[in-house]
Amino acid sequence: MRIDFKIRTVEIEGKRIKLQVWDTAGQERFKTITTAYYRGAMGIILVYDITDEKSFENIQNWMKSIKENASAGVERLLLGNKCDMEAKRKVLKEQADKLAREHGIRFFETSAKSSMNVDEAFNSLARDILLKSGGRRSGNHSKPSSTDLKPSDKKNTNKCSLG
Ligand SMILES: Nc1nc2c(ncn2[C@@H]2O[C@H](COP(=O)(O)OP(=O)(O)OP(=O)(O)O)[C@@H](O)[C@H]2O)c(=O)[nH]1
Repeated sequence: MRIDFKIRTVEIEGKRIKLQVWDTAGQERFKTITTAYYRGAMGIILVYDITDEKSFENIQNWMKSIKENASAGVERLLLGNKCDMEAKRKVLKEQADKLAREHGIRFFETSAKSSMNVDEAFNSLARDILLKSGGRRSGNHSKPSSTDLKPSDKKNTNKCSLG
């Protein structure tokens, strides 16, 4: 198992924001280590593989684990990756949509291969984190921009164009 650490920059409302991204393993046997990494995180991206039903089922376990271990109010985002592999799809978009709705979180289908929706996903999570922290810091006048952010454009939220 490896744990990658990367910096990703997103631009929101003309402001550049650096995200510190930790890529941890999803396998059950590494759960203790992974949990130590996401404790204290502001956002968590849960990724399954649309061609692998098990990976989707595993999301339920992670949801539970996050509820038990993550900081209260942590932003979560569900991603169905490998959407470039439509022919091998095992997990319907509707299934994931339903799960995301049940947990009150956003959902995108992405492709790390074609970069489809990858920027959108990071952008959306960063916005949600900012919106939340902006709300909490309502008395802090030095950060007016975070309270001015609007939710991301819903029109593209669930699209994974395959053309
Ligand atoms: N077609 C396609 N292949 C992908 C995509 N994303 C990842 N892969 C491939 O899937 C395989 C696994 O990718 P990893 O990034 O190692 O997956 P992981 O779940 O992070 O693996 P661990 O960190 O070991 O748990 C690699 O061969 C990738 O090239 C995608 O969007 N489309």
